[in-house]
Amino acid sequence: MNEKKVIGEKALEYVKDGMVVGLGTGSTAYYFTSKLGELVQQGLNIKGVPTSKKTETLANELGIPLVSFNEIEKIDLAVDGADEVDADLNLIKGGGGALLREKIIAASAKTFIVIADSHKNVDTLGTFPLPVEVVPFGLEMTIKHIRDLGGKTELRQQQGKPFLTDNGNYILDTNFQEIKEPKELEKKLNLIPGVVDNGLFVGMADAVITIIDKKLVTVFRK
Ligand SMILES: O=C(CO)[C@H](O)[C@H](O)COP(=O)(O)O
Repeated sequence: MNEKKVIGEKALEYVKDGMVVGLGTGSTAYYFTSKLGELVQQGLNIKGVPTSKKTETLANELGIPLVSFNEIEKIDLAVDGADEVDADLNLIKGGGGALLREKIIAASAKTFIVIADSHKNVDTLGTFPLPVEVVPFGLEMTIKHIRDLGGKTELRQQQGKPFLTDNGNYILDTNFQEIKEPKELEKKLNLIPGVVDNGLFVGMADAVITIIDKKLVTVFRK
């Protein structure tokens, strides 16, 4: 079974005519957006808000009408992938480097649905290195502050150069081992000058569509 495709397409059930829809980034979100494009061609009337330049390009190719985030008052539904999901539906995101726009859009959505294949389900967050978006200025000092919190940082690279986010920032992939208190860590990281945001999404997901014991399930936040 192509889990990402099955899960991504399942999320289409939440899309209704007239909605403004946040379009996630990554290989699972790709299937959601692709199917959404098909439905738009068949007459579905929605507007998309992409979480990255990559998704914006995809949406344009598929003919999905986009709206500027600054011109709308609300997003009805956001659908996005995740790198890790715990039992409380807390997430690590940002494997694709789009965590900042993803978090802004998820936080503005009335409903935030996560689409995550079975490999993403964990007891405790932290095996996947936490992406932390930082401004290039003062990088070494920012790294020092993050290390003081117990994180081992690695500057994400692309083709031999630091990876640049859509916002012109760097990503520090940061290993904290087990993240027992994700909300605390999310806050502490974001208090460091130089940190723009981090990939912990705590208490944000309304539901996660995933595969458990080979069955497609939708788990709602308690
Ligand atoms: O947070 C993300 C991008 O910044 C993605 O949603 C996350 O990395 C999951 O990606 P995929 O669906 O390809 O496994």
